[in-house]
Amino acid sequence: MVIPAAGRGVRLGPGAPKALRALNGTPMLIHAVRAMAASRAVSLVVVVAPPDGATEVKNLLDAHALPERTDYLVVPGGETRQESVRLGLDALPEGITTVLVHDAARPLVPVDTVDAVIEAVRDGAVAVVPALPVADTVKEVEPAEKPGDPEQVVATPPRARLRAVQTPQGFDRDTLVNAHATVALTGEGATDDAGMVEKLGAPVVVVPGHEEAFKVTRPLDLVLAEAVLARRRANDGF
Ligand SMILES: Nc1ccn([C@@H]2O[C@H](COP(=O)(O)OP(=O)(O)OP(=O)(O)O)[C@@H](O)[C@H]2O)c(=O)n1
Ligand SMILES: C[C@](O)(CO)[C@H](O)COP(=O)(O)O
Repeated sequence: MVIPAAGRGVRLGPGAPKALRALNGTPMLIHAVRAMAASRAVSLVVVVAPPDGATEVKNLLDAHALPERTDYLVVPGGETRQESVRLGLDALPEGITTVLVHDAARPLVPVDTVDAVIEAVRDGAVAVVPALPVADTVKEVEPAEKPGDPEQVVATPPRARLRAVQTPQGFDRDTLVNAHATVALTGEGATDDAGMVEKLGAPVVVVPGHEEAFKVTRPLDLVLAEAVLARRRANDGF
């Protein structure tokens, strides 16, 4: 599996690269790697590190306990998430046929969600995303021409048909590699890996996501993540 962890975390505010920032004293990346390694089906984790931070990330992984059955590799990432994922895919050894891609920024995904994605790929889907119904009404807008100008609403998609998509996303390896190669040639992008596969015209299947698989993006998300960890610790105590 591939964990893109090379982002800066601009929306989180100034500080270390997002994946290296601490949640309850442990780097977010370590939480994310442990969340993936909790699945018995995950045997190799390729961590895509900030371009100037591969050695630091390797040292971090060496210093934290991971299950013995899980190997890991660290490779430097790129300018965009898409490029970082492609660099991670390039590092996968021969023989792996199912690939998961998981944001380091989603450190708290439960193992049941990881296993549901893997099972759906093993059952024959070429691309699988965990997703949740959206709580807000979502509007499509015409972006403002200059900052401060009002945006014009152009449409309100029916909410019952919308899903908020999470990671890990699961793929048949050849399909995902082909999608990244093809989309890179066109210069187009997608904000998630399933979006790349959709551009090939291949089907993408949805399995239930989990509210604890949220992405740490803005400062309030750090507060929520630490609250989730505190609740887990309290529950473990009983
Ligand atoms: N060049 C990049 C950009 C993002 N990511 C990774 O992609 C995941 C999802 O990205 P996001 O949450 O947007 O992280 P950042 O790009 O760090 O956030 P921001 O846009 O606020 O800077 C994260 O685990 C991030 O480390 C990556 O590997 N390489
Ligand atoms: C991949 C993703 O987490 C699915 O919701 C999301 O698209 C990443 O977006 P970001 O802009 O890189 O945070």
